[in-house]
Amino acid sequence: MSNTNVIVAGPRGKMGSEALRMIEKEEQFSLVACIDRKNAGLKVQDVEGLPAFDAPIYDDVEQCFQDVQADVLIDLTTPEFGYKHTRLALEYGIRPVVGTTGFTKDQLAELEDLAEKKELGVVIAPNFALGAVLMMQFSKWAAKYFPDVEIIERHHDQKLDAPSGTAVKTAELIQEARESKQQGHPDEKETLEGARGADLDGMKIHSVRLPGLIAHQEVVFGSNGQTLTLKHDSYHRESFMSGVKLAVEHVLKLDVLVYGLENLLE
Ligand SMILES: NC(=O)C1=CN([C@@H]2O[C@H](COP(=O)(O)OP(=O)(O)OC[C@H]3O[C@@H](n4cnc5c(N)ncnc54)[C@H](OP(=O)(O)O)[C@@H]3O)[C@@H](O)[C@H]2O)C=CC1
Ligand SMILES: O=C(O)C1=N[C@H](C(=O)O)C[C@H](O)C1
Repeated sequence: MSNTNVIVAGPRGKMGSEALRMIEKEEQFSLVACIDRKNAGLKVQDVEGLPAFDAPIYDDVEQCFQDVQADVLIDLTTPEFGYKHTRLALEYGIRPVVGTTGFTKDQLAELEDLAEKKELGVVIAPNFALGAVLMMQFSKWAAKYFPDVEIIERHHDQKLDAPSGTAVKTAELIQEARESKQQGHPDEKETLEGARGADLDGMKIHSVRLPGLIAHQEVVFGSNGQTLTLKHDSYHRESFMSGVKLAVEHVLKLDVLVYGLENLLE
């Protein structure tokens, strides 16, 4: 099995630290550096709570990409910095695997163009958990028969973006399967702003943020006399790691941007 050199951006984060543990278990992956806004100049092993990697930590992203021989960047940071890291990685010939959510449509389109120009693979996955990917696919299928649908996503209260990347992706997939439609009463009025949630092509998306939660979503379809609910729960961030691993393996063979893990599943 050939070796893949990986950089992780956001190693102290909830997802980044889980990704380091995954890399530690996978002998075909080598951690060659981390990008962190703290601890520059230290080794990963010197940071409390992180696994015993000898890899250096950089806060200067370009310096990192110049110094280190890397195949893949795994980005698990914030929408603002994740976008910058992804662009720069492509400029330096490194293939990005991006779990960071909250990129705009324009940013995704720009990254798609850049990947094509550079002939480099990129995987951007709003959700790396296989169960969530299936929930999204089943939702697309169900929307063909149940076009009235609302999405309720629930996350921990440290999450920066709302709605979640998964909820947006779910709505976009449903959009592909049903005719555009306005839901609810045509004359409905919110007496408290936001009561009906966000709107994507007539679909309402409700975002719950509470301590104790990790990542959960319900897609509720309604029809005459019945509802259908598709539900997925991530109870531990380990649930995302087989998807991250799959993305790192596949991105090496790609020369375009792929948005969504479903595109990598057989
Ligand atoms: N695709 C998927 O399956 C999943 C995606 N996510 C997404 O992944 C991202 C990270 O989530 P999560 O781990 O929960 O968030 P955390 O806040 O726990 O981690 C983010 C990390 O990024 C660091 N960071 C912020 N800015 C920079 C920067 N400029 N350079 C380097 N590091 C930086 C933060 O550092 P500091 O501590 O100093 O702020 C923090 O350690 C989010 O966008 C989230 O939505 C989450 C779960 C699953
Ligand atoms: O921030 C999180 O935690 C998660 N973010 C992703 C999203 O926005 O959909 C994936 C998962 O829901 C966890």
